[in-house]
Amino acid sequence: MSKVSNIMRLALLQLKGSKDKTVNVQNAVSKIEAVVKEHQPRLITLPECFNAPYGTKYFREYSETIPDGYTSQQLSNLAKKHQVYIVGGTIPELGENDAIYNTCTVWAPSGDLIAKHRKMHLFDIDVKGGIRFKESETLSAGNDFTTIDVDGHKIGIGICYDIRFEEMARLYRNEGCEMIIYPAAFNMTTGPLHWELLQRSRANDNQLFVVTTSPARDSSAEYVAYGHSMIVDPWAKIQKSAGDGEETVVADIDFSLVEQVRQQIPVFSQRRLDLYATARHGQ
Ligand SMILES: NC(=O)CC(=O)C(=O)O
Repeated sequence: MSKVSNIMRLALLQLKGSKDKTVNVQNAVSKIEAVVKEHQPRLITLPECFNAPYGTKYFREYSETIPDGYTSQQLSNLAKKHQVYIVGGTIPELGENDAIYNTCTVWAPSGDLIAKHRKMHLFDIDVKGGIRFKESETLSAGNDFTTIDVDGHKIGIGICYDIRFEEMARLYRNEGCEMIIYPAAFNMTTGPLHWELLQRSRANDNQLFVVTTSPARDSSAEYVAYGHSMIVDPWAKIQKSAGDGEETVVADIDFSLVEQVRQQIPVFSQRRLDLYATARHGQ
């Protein structure tokens, strides 16, 4: 598809979560209605696990089939009603063979589901004195890369821990992506250290926009999300960032920056692929 415009208005909804799925989804609905009314964004993003508490013991109980489940239907209706793209954060998905996935759905202005990304890299870590989390206790990993086209701009989708894997971002860049969107929920151990660093690294390495949308921080929750939803531009500059509470971030993305950076610092045509392929050190 040819590019309709180089400017795209984005809205990132950093939402409060709770144990009540209907409350969580209706909160997303009302925040979407509000931002559409006030700012008319073209694309709206939601946080990781926005309809459920983020925890392995909750994923099955809150899981839904896609696209006929309750949450999917709400997002589909809103996308159609307001003629917007919605990158619907993530929800626990009940998939084939009873498997559960951490899944991002993407809705077009027609109300159609145009993509479904299942988290590829499961969040299994054990940081002594910090945080232990093992998504693989209850989740299965997705096996597919996901890109979407919005008005001629190719956008890659990843989920939270996926951002730590440079290979995935590189693959999206090689496929022509100008932006990667990661619904994400970093925590109070890894967030302060790595959240901004990883986003600026992926943006800098691949000369594209990186967008993350986190749940708002709730210090009384079992899993405390870091917040700070963010847009990083292809120069690796933070264009906009939220605080840690419930907040909506609106920004106009100028996709011409992508070409500007790639022309001025042409690292992709300067790579020594001839040498890397035969290098003896590491993988
Ligand atoms: N929650 C995640 O998937 C990832 C995360 O918090 C981290 O990488 O740190």
